[in-house]
Amino acid sequence: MSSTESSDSDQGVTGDESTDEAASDRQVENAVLEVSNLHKRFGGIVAVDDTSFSVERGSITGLIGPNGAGKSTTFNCITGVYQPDGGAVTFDGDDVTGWEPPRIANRGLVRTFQIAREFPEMTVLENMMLAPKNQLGEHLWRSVLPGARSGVVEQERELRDRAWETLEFFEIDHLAEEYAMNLSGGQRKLLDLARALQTDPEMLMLDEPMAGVNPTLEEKILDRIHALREDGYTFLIVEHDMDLIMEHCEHVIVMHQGRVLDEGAPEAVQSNEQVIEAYLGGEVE
Ligand SMILES: Nc1ncnc2c1ncn2[C@@H]1O[C@H](COP(=O)(O)OP(=O)(O)OP(=O)(O)O)[C@@H](O)[C@H]1O
Repeated sequence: MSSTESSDSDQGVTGDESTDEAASDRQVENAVLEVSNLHKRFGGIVAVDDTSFSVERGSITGLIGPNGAGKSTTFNCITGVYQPDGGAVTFDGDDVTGWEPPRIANRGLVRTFQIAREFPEMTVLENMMLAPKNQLGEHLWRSVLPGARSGVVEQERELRDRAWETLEFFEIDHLAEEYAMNLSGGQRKLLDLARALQTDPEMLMLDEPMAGVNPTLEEKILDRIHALREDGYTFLIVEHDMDLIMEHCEHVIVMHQGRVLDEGAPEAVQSNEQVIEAYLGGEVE
């Protein structure tokens, strides 16, 4: 089956051009994230080559591809870690191309990392308390001006309540007073997700959320992702475990050599010969 056929079976890809052109022509009525002609090179290496795709609001979308396909670079360009050399990223109607990572996170597009980035020498609860945006924080003037600290105290109480609620949601509240460095790999991933949620995101981009996670915790993480999706959150997930992506994502984007090779429903993408070849290391015609 050609890539065009597989894409057509999903959502309205038109024309007989395969790969990038077909992928970028996909019409997504309710896109929350739009990546248009994204380009990023490192010296002579073109890591992301004129890549375009959209992520539908409220979906769980998977981004897959063999090693070196350009997935992480794409993630980094979207979230402001790298400045793209060309193209545009639109999030929820705003052109966020080139924004600094904190600004993008404040806008509601939050990512987690392949290796969780919690503060190891702080407790789980302290890590949670640091995550939210727009905190009033402690300032010397707040302690001398009458009533100035009351807002801080009130906000701190709200943050703490919210942190507990989120820890309960991820079933790691029993670890609240544990130092983050003592958590298992899977528990760290849960904390990472919990921290991301503390920032009030609209969309979460997860970089290999299941790497190093045991099957029991994997099930819990997936269960929480689906529950959050039911609540209206959007997910874009990079994951090496193809079976997992195919089972849990409704839309899958496949990158190869910096480009979108195919995208569509999991069943269609899975049976695309070009995708199979790319994974087996063959040249894609
Ligand atoms: N900081 C960098 N400097 C130079 N080259 C880079 C850099 N980051 C990525 N690359 C190159 O860009 C290409 C795409 O890499 P990228 O990490 O985005 O792929 P990936 O699909 O995430 O791969 P993997 O699944 O192995 O993590 C590769 O050829 C890689 O060597």
